[in-house]
Amino acid sequence: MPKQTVRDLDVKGKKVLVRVDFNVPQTKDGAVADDRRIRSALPTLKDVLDRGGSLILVSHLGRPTGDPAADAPFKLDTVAAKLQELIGRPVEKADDTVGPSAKKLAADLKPGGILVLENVRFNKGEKKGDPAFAKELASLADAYVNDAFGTCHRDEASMVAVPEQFPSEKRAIGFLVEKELKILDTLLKNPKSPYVAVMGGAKVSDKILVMETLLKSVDKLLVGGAMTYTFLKAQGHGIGKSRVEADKLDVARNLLDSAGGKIVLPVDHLIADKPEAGAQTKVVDGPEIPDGWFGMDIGPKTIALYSQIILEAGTVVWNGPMGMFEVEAFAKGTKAVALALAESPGVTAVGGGESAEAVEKFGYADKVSHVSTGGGAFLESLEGKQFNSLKVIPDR
Ligand SMILES: Nc1ncnc2c1ncn2[C@@H]1O[C@H](COP(=O)(O)OP(=O)(O)OP(=O)(O)O)[C@@H](O)[C@H]1O
Ligand SMILES: O=C(O)[C@H](O)COP(=O)(O)O
Repeated sequence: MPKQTVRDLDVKGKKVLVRVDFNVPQTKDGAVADDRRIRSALPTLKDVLDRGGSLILVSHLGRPTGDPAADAPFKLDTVAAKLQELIGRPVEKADDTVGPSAKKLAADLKPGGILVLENVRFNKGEKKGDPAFAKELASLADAYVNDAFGTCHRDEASMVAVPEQFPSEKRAIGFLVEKELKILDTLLKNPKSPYVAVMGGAKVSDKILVMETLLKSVDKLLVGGAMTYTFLKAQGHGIGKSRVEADKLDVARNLLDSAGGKIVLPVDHLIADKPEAGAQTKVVDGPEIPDGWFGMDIGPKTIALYSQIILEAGTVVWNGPMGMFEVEAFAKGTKAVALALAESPGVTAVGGGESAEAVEKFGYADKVSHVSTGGGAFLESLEGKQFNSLKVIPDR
């Protein structure tokens, strides 16, 4: 059932509390390193403003510990400044979330105004889902919108207890969440075959559940990245010094056994004498990594094989890089998979922080059907989980 969206809300002259996910990567000096999550929220924000409403924006940034000195880099000032630049209107920033600064600025907010509250995780009540904290936060606004797809798998106050404070006709999802749910619906319920999943990244352990679930619906699951070596070791092959999860060999074996031949492992590898730039590299055919060497990327034959499968797919979902793509010498596989998705005529979705970053970095973000703003939220959605943050938003 489609959810009530921001377009169903009467926002004229109203203060709309929008929960956004502005948990963006930062540079060492605290600047916004990647503004994709902020840009992705703009359609919802502009809609409220264009229809005569004002915005009270709530987000977390990082995982604050409660120590004010250590948490200072998680203040939302640079994020608010970036939003002001992107939206082209003045943005005010409160020094707290529900304290005197937030209350005064929220009370004075005029139609067309934008207020960013301080990092919601600076409040103990947020993680605990505390109803008293939620009540205070909700009291600042007239309506609630969840446009924080990346946080939808969390039961924190601003995601669940806050919307519960509003009458059901005043709760909605934003356009970003609507778009993310639509593509997930296609992936989960209506994928055009052949349906291909591409799984990479560091750990099998992060992806077990999603792989188990995907194996029920995909035709092929292509494996890359460091997790390859856990699978190869589980099959009894030598993996040299490659990154491996030695305690997940049984899990990997069980996945291979239950996959009915759907799991495809790399047929060759780019290996290196050290896992860093400037390393000596070579390509090895077959599943054995020589002693003392590190498997760093899929090899050219695997690139050709995976690209072919992706180009012939009706639907592709990709999570996790094919190698240590941050180092240029180990980026070929990830780049080739990104290109294949961009050129595939099917529905192509990329989820997960690192793979999304790779698609952006290589310039293919506009050529795939969807780049999710979710990491954990995207994976858990693919696992078929139903989130409380969405259960509290009524169907239309
Ligand atoms: N062969 C390899 N050896 C060592 N590290 C690798 C290898 N392949 C990939 N990696 C590393 O794995 C990391 C990405 O793994 P991760 O599981 O976090 O990916 P992701 O699921 O796309 O990202 P996220 O968890 O942020 O959504 C990258 O930093 C990459 O360098
Ligand atoms: O980046 C994310 O996945 C979301 O913003 C959620 O952040 P969290 O993992 O710290 O809850």
